[in-house]
Amino acid sequence: MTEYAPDDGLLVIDGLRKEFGGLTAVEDLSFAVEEGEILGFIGPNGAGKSTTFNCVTGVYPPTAGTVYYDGEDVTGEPAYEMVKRGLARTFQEFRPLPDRNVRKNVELALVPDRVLSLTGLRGETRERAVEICERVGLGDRLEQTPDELPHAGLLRLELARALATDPDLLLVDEPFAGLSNSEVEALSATLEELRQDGLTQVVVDHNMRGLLSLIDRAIVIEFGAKIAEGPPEAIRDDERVQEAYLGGEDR
Ligand SMILES: Nc1ncnc2c1ncn2[C@@H]1O[C@H](COP(=O)(O)OP(=O)(O)OP(=O)(O)O)[C@@H](O)[C@H]1O
Repeated sequence: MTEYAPDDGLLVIDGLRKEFGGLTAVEDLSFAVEEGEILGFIGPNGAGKSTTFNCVTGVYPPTAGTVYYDGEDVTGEPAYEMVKRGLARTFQEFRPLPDRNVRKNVELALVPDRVLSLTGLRGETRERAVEICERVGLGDRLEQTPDELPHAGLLRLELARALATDPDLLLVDEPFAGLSNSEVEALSATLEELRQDGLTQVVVDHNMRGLLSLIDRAIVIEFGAKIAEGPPEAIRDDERVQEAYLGGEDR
């Protein structure tokens, strides 16, 4: 059943279904990401969050359903096409190049055809990498190698790498895992600044720690289906959400 029109949001997911053999990981999931918002995409472990975004970012073709980006049907488009269209994501398990410094790691993530066509302008590539590092709070760590960064710094480097593709929409995967409360606050402030600069964001997480003060709205899924959608306070008080997390003391 069609619930959304192609231009109901920057990203629109309509009737998405993904099966792996006999297992249905995502079932008839529909939602829209509005331009300029920070949307929380929340669900317990195994709820289907990664599968949803793997279907959106071109890792897997969906079994059924439609994905629209910027008004166009992009269902099943490969990952590099989605990046070209302006969709980027961070990965929880990322591996920066260990023998390159922070600036170089970001330089190497800059859109390749742009870098190649600007070989005469290497200074510009460097400048752009430095600018991105500054945006994510790594301006004073440009010459450090990844192993010299604290965990929170590595997360910021992953954010910088994703920003290097110049996205309009960024999917941020569990950004607060392993961070202290003050680091969560500092990273939230960075994400909020990026939003002020026009970057729409979907923050994916299995718990709500740190999210409620950052997000405008949340979608909560369980067993591959949407169980709640709304502003953070309503989500927190929603009975189905509380049931889904029953016993989950990490809410
Ligand atoms: N490539 C795959 N092949 C088979 N089953 C898969 C595959 N990827 C995910 N699944 C299954 O699909 C379901 C949803 O998993 P998914 O990783 O999307 O959940 P999640 O919400 O991202 O969980 P987490 O918070 O633990 O990352 C799970 O039952 C998982 O075992």
